[in-house]
Amino acid sequence: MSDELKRGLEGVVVAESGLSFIDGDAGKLVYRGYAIEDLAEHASYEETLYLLWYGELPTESELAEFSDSMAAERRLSDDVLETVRRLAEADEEPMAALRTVTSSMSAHDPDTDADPTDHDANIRKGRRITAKMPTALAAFARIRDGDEPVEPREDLDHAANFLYMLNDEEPDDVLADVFDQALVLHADHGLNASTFSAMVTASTLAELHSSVTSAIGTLSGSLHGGANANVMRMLKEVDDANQEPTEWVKQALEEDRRVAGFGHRVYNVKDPRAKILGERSEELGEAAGDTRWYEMSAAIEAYMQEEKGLAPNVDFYSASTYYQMGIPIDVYTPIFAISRVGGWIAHVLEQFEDNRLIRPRSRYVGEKDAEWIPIEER
Ligand SMILES: CC(=O)SCCNC(=O)CCNC(=O)[C@H](O)C(C)(C)COP(=O)(O)OP(=O)(O)OC[C@H]1O[C@@H](n2cnc3c(N)ncnc32)[C@H](O)[C@@H]1OP(=O)(O)O
Ligand SMILES: O=C([O-])CC(=O)C(=O)O
Repeated sequence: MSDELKRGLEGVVVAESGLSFIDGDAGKLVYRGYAIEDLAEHASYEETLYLLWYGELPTESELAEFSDSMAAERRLSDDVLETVRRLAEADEEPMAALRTVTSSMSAHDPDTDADPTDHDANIRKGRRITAKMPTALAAFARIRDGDEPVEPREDLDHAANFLYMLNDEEPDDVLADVFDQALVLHADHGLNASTFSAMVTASTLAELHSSVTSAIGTLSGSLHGGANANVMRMLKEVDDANQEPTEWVKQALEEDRRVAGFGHRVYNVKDPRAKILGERSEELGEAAGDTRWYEMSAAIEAYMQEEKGLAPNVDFYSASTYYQMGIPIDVYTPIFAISRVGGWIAHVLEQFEDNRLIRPRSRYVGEKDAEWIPIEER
């Protein structure tokens, strides 16, 4: 057995997957063979989920049936809504609230007692979890602002319904399309940390809600999904101080701080999702007659490339895109979660096709022959 240390498991291959392929040097991402650019332009989030979960693009009738079955699961039980209310009233942090609420959904899921590896039961549970998380998130965001939650509508698609529940107003086509694209872009990304977390949990034969709960916790950190909110906090700070964005970044680098939204474990070039979201951010700015958020972002991108050779990741331009859509900053990472849940579930389904307990080792560097010291002598 080799004792070679791979810190952060960098470059270690631990599974075979047919879900997403990343070429980190070419800046290429595909889901089940389809380029992310094509999916962003042509596929809805529901269609993308179908592709990930069932392995192929749906026909028109398959997509309609799948979308309807998701829409029918959007409503929360009274108990779950009560949990959302309590967490909002306690001013819980949104990712923590989403984690707790999603975990609590298992109490009301008719399939929680099924064998944890039962594929059909996992698809049904996956559909419920994916359909209900946006409802819980929108309700949480409204209640903490003193507003009443808005009931989901079955006649809207997944993306438009979320914006409707968040704002109590049907989004226009532009906003609904941009949001749907953002959901498609965030749906899967190989063995990123939160997906790996879901897989580790599933590998013990834990029930699906546990895998998703583990993954939400993992996504919340600032090195992973939490970076999107930090990007916007940085842009706001620069704007409030009327500072040159590059000055802010220069100072951060001098102080050895990380600049949120830059760098990636797999991409050595610009993340293809950041390219698409950058375009959306610019278009939203142009439509509003205020391109300041996009321009600040573009200036930081050029500076980071020049100074550090680091390119933006998906979290960089999602920030200004969501900001210009009027979405509260601390809801950005939970939005990542309501999309990525589709990928987490797809990887758990795949894991169960050929499961083996995931259990790496550490190299022990502590003492091995310590002599016991009675407590009164320590
Ligand atoms: C959806 C996602 O999860 S995408 C990632 C979202 N996270 C962020 O945007 C947070 C900022 N980025 C980072 O912290 C990192 O780039 C990570 C965590 C994404 C990847 O980290 P790793 O692959 O472990 O790279 P590592 O942390 O070893 O960094 C390599 C070098 O680049 C530097 N670096 C990497 N990212 C950044 C950054 N954003 N700002 C400043 N320096 C950075 C590191 O300081 C390090 O430099 P050094 O070798 O001189 O010490
Ligand atoms: O792949 C990663 O490590 C992080 C990432 O971009 C994602 O999860 O979308």
